[in-house]
Amino acid sequence: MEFYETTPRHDLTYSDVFLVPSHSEVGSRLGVSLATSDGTGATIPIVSANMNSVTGPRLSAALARRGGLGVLPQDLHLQDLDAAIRWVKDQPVEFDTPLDFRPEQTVADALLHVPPVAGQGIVLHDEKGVFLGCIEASRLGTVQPDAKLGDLLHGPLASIDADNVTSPRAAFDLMVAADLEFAPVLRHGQLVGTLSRTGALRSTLYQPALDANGRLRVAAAVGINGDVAGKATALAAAGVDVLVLDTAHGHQQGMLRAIEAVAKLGLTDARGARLPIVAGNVVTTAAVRDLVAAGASVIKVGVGPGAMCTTRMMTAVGRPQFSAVLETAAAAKEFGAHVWADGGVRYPRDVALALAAGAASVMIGSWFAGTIEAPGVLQTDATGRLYKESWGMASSKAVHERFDRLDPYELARKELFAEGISSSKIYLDPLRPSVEDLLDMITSGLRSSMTYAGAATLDQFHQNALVGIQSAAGYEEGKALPVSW
Ligand SMILES: NC(=O)C1=CN([C@@H]2O[C@H](COP(=O)(O)OP(=O)(O)OC[C@H]3O[C@@H](n4cnc5c(N)ncnc54)[C@H](OP(=O)(O)O)[C@@H]3O)[C@@H](O)[C@H]2O)C=CC1
Ligand SMILES: Nc1nc2c(ncn2[C@@H]2O[C@H](COP(=O)(O)O)[C@@H](O)[C@H]2O)c(=O)[nH]1
Ligand SMILES: [K+]
Repeated sequence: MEFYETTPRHDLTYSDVFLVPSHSEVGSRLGVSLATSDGTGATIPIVSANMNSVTGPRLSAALARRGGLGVLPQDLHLQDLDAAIRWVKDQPVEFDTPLDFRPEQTVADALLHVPPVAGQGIVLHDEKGVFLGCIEASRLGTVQPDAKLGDLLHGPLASIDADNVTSPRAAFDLMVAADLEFAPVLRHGQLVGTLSRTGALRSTLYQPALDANGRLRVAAAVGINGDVAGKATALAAAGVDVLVLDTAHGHQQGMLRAIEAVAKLGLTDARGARLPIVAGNVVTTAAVRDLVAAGASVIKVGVGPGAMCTTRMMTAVGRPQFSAVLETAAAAKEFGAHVWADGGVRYPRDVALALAAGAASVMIGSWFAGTIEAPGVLQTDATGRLYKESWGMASSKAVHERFDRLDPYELARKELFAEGISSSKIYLDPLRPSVEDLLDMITSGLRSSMTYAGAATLDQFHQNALVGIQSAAGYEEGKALPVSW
C-alpha cells in the first residue's frame, strides 16, 4: 500500500482515508479471490467479534457456511462453549440451520427470532421430533400474534429432496421450478436443513470454511486469567479450529504468559496441523513483536475503535484504527505473522481499507449484533422498528455477568473499571436482516474495491492499494443523499 501524493503527519482512521482507482486487468468483480492467508481456513476475510451480544453458535454456523469465522466469547461457561462448538460442527454445510418451533408455540414466540420478511422461515416438529412442516416468515406478519403455529400449517408440504440437490446451482433451479422462496430440505423424510432462493444463490458464490473432517469451522476466545491452558485444551477437545486469547490490554505480561502456556501445548487439528493462536488487543510494533515471540500467529489489533467501547474517552488510550492496522500489519509480516483489524467497522468501505492496510481479516462486532442470527431476541421500539440489544464486553453489564460468582466486595471493585456501554439498540436493516445479507453487502463492496485497485487477491490488493487522505467534507461528499438538499 502506498499513500497517494501525500505523507501523513498524524495517525489516521478509516474516515480519514480513501482508495484511489488505478489501472486494472481484472475483468470481473467475480474474478477476485477473497481467501485470507492467515492460516484460519476462512475463505472470506471476515470474523465476528467475541462479544456476548454478537457471536453465538447460530451466527458462527451462518458465517462459516459463507467462508467466515465466528469467535465464541470467553464469557460462556466452559460446558456451554463445549456444547456450542459441537453444535456448530453438527450443522449442515450445504443447507441452512432450521429455526425450529413446536406447533403449540405462538406467532409471537416465532417473531422474537425471525422478522416477517420474505426468504426466511421456520420449521415445526412435534414433541417426538417428527417433522410437521414449515411456515414462511412473511406469513407471520399477516396473522394474530397469539395464533398457534400448528394452526398455520395447511395443505401438502412443499419441500426439496436433498438427493436432488446435486450442486448449488441445482438447488437454485429447483427452488425456481417449484416457485419457492423458502423450503425445508428432506432426506428420507427427515429434515436436514432449510433453503432459501437467495441462500442457494449464495452457495454458488461462497466457499464454506471447513475443517479437516468437512465440518464448519469455529473459533473460541479465552481470557488471560485462570487455567488458560486447561481451557484451551478443553476447547481443542471439543473441536475448536482457532483459539483467540483476548484482553483489553494485550501488551501485558499476563498475556505473554497465557500465549506461552497455550503455545507449549502444541494443540493440533484432526490432520495434525497446529491450531492458530490469535492474541490481542494491541496497536504497536513492539506489542506485535512480543506477542509473536510468545507464540501467537495472528495478532488482534484495535484499542478503542469499537462501537461499544469507551476506553478512549475514559483513559485517552488507543490509536486511530487505520494507522494502527497499517503499522502492525507491516510488523506482523516482518515477524511471519498476520493481523486481524478489530473494531470500528461501520460500512463495507472500512473493511476494504483495513485489508488495503494489510490486515488478513476484519473483525466485526456491533454491526452483526443487529441480525437474525445474533444471540438476542428481536425487540420493537416505539416507532415499530426492530432491534437487538448490544453491550460492550467491558461494560458494567458484562463485568457484572462475568464476575457474578465473586463476593459483592470483589464484584464492586471490578465494576469500577467499566470501559464500555451497557445498553445500545442495534437496528435490523429491513433490507438486510440476516448476517448473510450483510456479508453480501460487504463482500460485493470489497470485490469492487479490489478491481478498482487492479487486484485479484488480497495480497495484490495490499500491494497495489493507493490511499489518499481526505477532509471531513471529502468524506461527507461520499455519502448518498436520501432526501434532496
Ligand atoms: N479492544 C478494545 O479496545 C477493548 C476491548 N475490551 C474487551 O473487553 C473484554 C474484557 O477484557 P478485560 O477487561 O481485559 O478483562 P479480562 O477478564 O481479560 O481481564 C483483564 C486482566 O488484565 C488486568 N489488567 C491490567 N491492566 C488492565 C487494563 N488496562 N485493562 C483491563 N485489564 C487490565 C486485569 O486486572 P485488574 O482487573 O485487577 O486491573 C485482569 O487481570 C475483552 O473481550 C476485551 O477484548 C475491553 C476494553 C478495550
Ligand atoms: N473498550 C471496549 N472495547 C470493546 C468492548 N466490547 C467490545 N469491544 C471491542 O470492540 C470490538 C468490536 O468492535 P465493533 O465496532 O465492531 O463493535 C470487539 O472485538 C472488542 O475488541 C468494551 O466494552 N469496551
Ligand atoms: K469507540
